Amino acid sequence: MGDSGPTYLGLDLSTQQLKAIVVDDQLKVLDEAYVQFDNDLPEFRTYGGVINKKESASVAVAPCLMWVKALDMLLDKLRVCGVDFAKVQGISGCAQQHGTVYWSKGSRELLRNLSPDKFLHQQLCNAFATNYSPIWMDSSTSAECEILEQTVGGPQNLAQITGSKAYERFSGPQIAKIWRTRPDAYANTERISLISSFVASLLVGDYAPIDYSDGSGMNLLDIRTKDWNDQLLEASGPDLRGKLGETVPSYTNLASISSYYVERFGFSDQCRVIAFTGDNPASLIGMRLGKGDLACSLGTSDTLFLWLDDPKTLPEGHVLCNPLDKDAYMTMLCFKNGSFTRERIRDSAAGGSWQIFNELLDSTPRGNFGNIALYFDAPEIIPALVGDHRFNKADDKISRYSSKEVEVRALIEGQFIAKRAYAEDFGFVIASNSRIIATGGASANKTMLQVLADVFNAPVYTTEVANSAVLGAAYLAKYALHRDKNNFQEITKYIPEPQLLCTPYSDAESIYKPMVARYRRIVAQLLKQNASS
Ligand SMILES: O=C(CO)[C@@H](O)[C@H](O)CF
Repeated sequence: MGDSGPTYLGLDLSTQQLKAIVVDDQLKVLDEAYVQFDNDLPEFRTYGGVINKKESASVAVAPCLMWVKALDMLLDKLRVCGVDFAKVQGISGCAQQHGTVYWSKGSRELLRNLSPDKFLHQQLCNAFATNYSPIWMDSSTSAECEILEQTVGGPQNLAQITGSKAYERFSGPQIAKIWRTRPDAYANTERISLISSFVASLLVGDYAPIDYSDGSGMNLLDIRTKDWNDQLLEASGPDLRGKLGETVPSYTNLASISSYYVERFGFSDQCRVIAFTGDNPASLIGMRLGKGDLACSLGTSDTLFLWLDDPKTLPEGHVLCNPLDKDAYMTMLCFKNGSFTRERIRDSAAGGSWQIFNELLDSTPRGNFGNIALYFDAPEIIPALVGDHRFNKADDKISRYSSKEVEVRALIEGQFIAKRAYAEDFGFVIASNSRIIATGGASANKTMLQVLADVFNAPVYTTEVANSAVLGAAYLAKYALHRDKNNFQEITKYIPEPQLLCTPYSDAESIYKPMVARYRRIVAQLLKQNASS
């Protein structure tokens, strides 16, 4: 269909920015726009889209009104790009997972009666019981995690029910902390959204439901029944079921877009809003992950995920409901120290230049002369460690490396060796048909991806655009509207296959298989030292 055909809009509210992508009926990218929170909304004084509270490094929040303002700005940017909103047939989206938004009493009426003559943020400035939403980088809820695990008889049982043992960043512990520390705000809360369903609510002009996939990242949802677990709700806050509302499959066709967007931006009143989901489930969609593939998202946080037909209980990592098939699942492993850490070493070793960083990386041999290191700016999720830990070829812990080249390679090899160790723990087997599909900002760096291919001893592919989350959101919009006639493969058949970018060197397995074993020994030793200190 020429340029008169229907289009689909995908949104991604990530940590650092709000992104939009417009695709045509064959899912070809027509337009993209971004609102960078730090640069475009400096009045909110975020760093990387985040505010780390002074009193504690482990508290991480973001101003929800910043996200509201960003939506108006983003749609204005798309309009300036010449996007004809009247052709948008469906909108879906995704967002950073686990963060929670607390709508104050009466806000549903505000959403239902948005005036097209004013900005969203002018009308919603009093819509939130707390103006700062806890986000996934917060790790201040260890006490609440302990309570949730005790409620159901321990971490293994919690993982069996909800897909994960308790994690500080998960929404259940975060909601419980608000209830404990801000009882007034909790009492004044009419609805709690995830950040994904919060954005969908802005577009629908009413409270949008939480989807199964993003809801799996809360330590509250039973991933088999898809319903809230009442024991866990009671342990997280009174009347929580009423505040959370019902859950829906990620491909649910929610409603027509609010008249606010019809009158202010020219959307058709037939434009449908689809449920929003988490950024990682959306990436699984955007990469059209097949069974046997391993997806590696290299962004603010690094994330690995796989498609699963049946749920498993994992000691580490997460099992989520699958966004494309309500009876399937996906596994996910998150590493908090992703691009911020890579940028720190780029700044200290390569003067802030990726070109120099890559030259340094290319100038050292695979295996880095036996050096191996772990770098954690923030408390890492897996393993639960923080700080820099450098080791020489004799496994002696040292405070610094003599050369910048060694430091750069130690960072990248260390991050990828850790990923291989945990991917193998949750069942990934490197076979002849294995593919590593890389996405996220750093997947544009071929020098880094060569190390990824070597460490995993598997070919690395990349998808059409660096950020598959926002692409997956756009695919979800079309899939949701046409799934009754076509399956996902049919709907996405026009999309080019992921491109092969790097293949491993023949000596890679002989170098990195032993380094994975060394990594496990080093981490066990560091965790043991932590436990005894
Ligand atoms: O915490 C995470 C997933 O569990 C991260 O990938 C966030 O979704 C990043 F926004």
